[in-house]
Amino acid sequence: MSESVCLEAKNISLTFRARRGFFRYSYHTALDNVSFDIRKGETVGIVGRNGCGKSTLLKVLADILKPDAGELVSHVNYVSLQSLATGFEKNLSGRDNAILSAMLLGHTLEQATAALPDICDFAELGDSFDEPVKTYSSGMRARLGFSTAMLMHADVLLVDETLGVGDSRFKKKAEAAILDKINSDQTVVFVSHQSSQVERLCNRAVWLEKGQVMEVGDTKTVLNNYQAFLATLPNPQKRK
Ligand SMILES: Nc1ncnc2c1ncn2[C@@H]1O[C@H](COP(=O)(O)OP(=O)(O)OP(=O)(O)O)[C@@H](O)[C@H]1O
Repeated sequence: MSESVCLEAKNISLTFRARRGFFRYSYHTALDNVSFDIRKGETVGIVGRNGCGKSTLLKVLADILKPDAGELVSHVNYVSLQSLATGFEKNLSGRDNAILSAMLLGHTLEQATAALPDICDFAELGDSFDEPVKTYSSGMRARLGFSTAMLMHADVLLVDETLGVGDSRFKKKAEAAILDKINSDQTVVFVSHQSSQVERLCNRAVWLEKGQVMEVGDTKTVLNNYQAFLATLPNPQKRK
């Protein structure tokens, strides 16, 4: 292994099972023998059509989903998924949820508590920070989720299309914060449907199709091949 590798996905496969009635299930293989690594300091873009497995892959990299086969080898302590408002305890306040999220990421209570003023400030929650999350609008939840993941230290930051978070003013602020991270030595894995964004921000790209890795490599080459593939599809609907 190279010194600079943070995460290694080794032959990862994952199949979802969904109930379709009494004793009837359907199976969907979301990831099929996926292998690649993430190196320290780089920004890796994950591209592919709707339903190809991008979000599932981020959840596996975050250790939220366990693969059925293969393994995730982590050489770092903190891998943070920039998720929007998922997993909040609705009866707890924004403050307590921020502490909980930070501790679930592996931070200590002291580290979480120290970051609270910045989280509240960035999320622009004001006094609502001490109100139960069940009283929040979806935008407030998104801002809390974004700010907590953004302001706690992460060795690898996994970003799932979050540049679309909140209203247009907060979106600009969120994008600027992510760009700051990307331009620092932060390691970032970034899922986006916008090829121009991936081309602008990423050093390398991973192209997924039907849960399989089609190509891993230099962003421009991978995006060119992905675009060429999309152009071969007959139905424009299938190109997304
Ligand atoms: N919890 C689940 N149970 C059953 N199937 C699931 C579940 N989560 C995802 N899937 C299926 O797995 C496949 C991959 O989903 P995933 O969300 O990873 O795709 P994606 O590439 O992120 O899609 P999009 O670009 O539309 O966001 C899809 O076919 C989806 O329907």
